[in-house]
Amino acid sequence: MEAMTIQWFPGHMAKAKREVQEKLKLIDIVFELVDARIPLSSRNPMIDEILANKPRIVLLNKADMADEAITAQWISYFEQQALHALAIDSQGGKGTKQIVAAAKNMLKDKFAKMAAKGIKNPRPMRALIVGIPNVGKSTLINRLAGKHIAKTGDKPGVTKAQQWIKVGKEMELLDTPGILWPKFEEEEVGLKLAATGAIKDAILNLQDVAVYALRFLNQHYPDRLKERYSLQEIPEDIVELFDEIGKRRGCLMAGGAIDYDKVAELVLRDVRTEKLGRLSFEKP
Ligand SMILES: Nc1nc2c(ncn2[C@@H]2O[C@H](COP(=O)(O)OP(=O)(O)OP(=O)(O)O)[C@@H](O)[C@H]2O)c(=O)[nH]1
Repeated sequence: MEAMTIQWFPGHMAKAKREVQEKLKLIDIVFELVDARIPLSSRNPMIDEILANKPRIVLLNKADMADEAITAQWISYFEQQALHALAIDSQGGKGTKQIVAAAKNMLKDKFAKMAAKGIKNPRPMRALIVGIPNVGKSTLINRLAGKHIAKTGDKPGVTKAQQWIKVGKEMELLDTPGILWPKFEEEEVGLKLAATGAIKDAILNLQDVAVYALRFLNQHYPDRLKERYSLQEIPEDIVELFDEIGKRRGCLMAGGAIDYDKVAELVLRDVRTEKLGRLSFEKP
């Protein structure tokens, strides 16, 4: 929904962790949602500890906005760490159909054991989506629920009312995802979260984020930068680059001086709306 508005104090983090761990008791499998453009920066730093040994699939969401070749590298990266990973676009739906099948495959031993014990009609698999704010948890829940957003009602014996959403016949999803905090320690992580729109513009200085984005583009996608802003050459000096973009796009203050905040806004809007193409800000 709205980019990161939650204030993460130690008490809130402990509470978020506790809430996710409570939910873990109810489910068979976790879908860890990350942003395909920044798969590491958009992960919760304590995720392994929080999820412990719960079966898990990493879902690289917003893959429609990420560089496809780099996303493929990330899938291998996670697989090497014995984590099954899928690239998905929750908004458009691409890749989301594979989720149930992947979960079923991961849980086949558990359900085979249940069948061996004589349970004829095994219950549906139960799943939980977790991820940092704005990563697409609600969008994925709606996507998986499809038209059948029929809730299955409370389960007896569960203290807090938990609603389950049916995903076909074989899976049920907790309707409230687990919201976890992002990494705060490294400045670059914050800049990446801001550049992709995961955290509110008010939190970091807009010009700092735009400087980061422009330097990144200059280094990794210089041709797109030139093309988008009709630049013959990319000035080495970042202020000059702001000036060039500002002049070409009419980001001027009264009197004609360059309006750097406007340039920053324009660049970030372009980055976040794919005007500069599909961008991956991290490589494995
Ligand atoms: N392009 C693209 N946009 C997506 C995708 N998934 C979600 N979005 C967009 O990302 C934004 C955040 O999505 P939400 O589903 O609200 O994210 P959330 O994780 O539930 O957010 P919180 O409620 O803050 O925890 C929305 O503008 C979505 O439309 C995706 O796969 N591709």
